[in-house]
Amino acid sequence: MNLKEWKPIYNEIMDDFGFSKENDLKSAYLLKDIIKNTGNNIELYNLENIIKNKIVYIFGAGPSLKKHIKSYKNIINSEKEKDNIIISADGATKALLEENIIPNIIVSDLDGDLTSIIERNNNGSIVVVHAHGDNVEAIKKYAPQLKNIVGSSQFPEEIENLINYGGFTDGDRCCFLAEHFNAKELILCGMDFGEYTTKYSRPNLKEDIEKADPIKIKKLQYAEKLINWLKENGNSNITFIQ
Ligand SMILES: Nc1ncnc2c1ncn2[C@@H]1O[C@H](COP(=O)(O)OP(=O)(O)OP(=O)(O)O)[C@@H](O)[C@H]1O
Ligand SMILES: Nc1nc2c(c(=O)[nH]1)N=C(CO)CN2
Ligand SMILES: [Mg+2]
Repeated sequence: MNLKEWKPIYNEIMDDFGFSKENDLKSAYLLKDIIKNTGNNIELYNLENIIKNKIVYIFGAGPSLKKHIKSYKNIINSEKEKDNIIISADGATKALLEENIIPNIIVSDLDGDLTSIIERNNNGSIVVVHAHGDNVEAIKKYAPQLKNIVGSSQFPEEIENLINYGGFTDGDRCCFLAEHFNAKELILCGMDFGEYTTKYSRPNLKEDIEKADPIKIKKLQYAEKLINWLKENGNSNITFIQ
């Protein structure tokens, strides 16, 4: 999705949630400056090399996540040629690591389980760090500590060193990223949307799966809508794992 297509969708989302566009821009500039000062970003051709022509498994943090990790393992064990990669959306990273599955790329606005993300980053996973108006403190604290990052913004303007291929939540932004770099196929796992979420998405839940709060439910509605947009308007073949 280009910025011209993203802008009206972005405006609708920001108005709907009452989020501040000004704060989004501030956060984006903060991340841009951190990248400039630390030089901890990687060139985008690295993402292209990882994603292009690959089968991309994208893991979200919905109630089916653990079941879908099992399905993924079965598929991988029965395949001879492994031309697939994994992109995990934020909180899903922890669940993957629990099952010894290593994401190649993590897409995060740094409100997931930071221990898992930092550990994986130290061991080679690229982190696409997303700046928005409500994660300024997390950007300040964690972005300088990470290496091999790609900066990301939702503000609908070109900003040096930051990508914006459309998308809102970490999960749907994984899909826009894979589409942008010409993945062969996208296979979605743990992407239930709906009204229930998991402790991987919300670490303070008492149960493994609970009814999501109204804001989360609305975020998930946009995530689903955006993925449907991609199905209709993108080039990628998008399916859900069984
Ligand atoms: N039922 C679900 N519960 C949680 N995540 C889901 C669900 N279905 C799909 N997902 C996708 O998995 C991703 C998991 O990311 P996570 O919830 O950790 O971060 P997030 O996008 O930053 O959300 P939030 O801003 O609510 O913390 C979501 O962004 C969403 O796109
Ligand atoms: N300003 C703002 N932007 C967001 C937010 C949020 O809470 N505030 N949450 C998102 C979901 O991952 C994505 N973008
Ligand atoms: Mg997040």
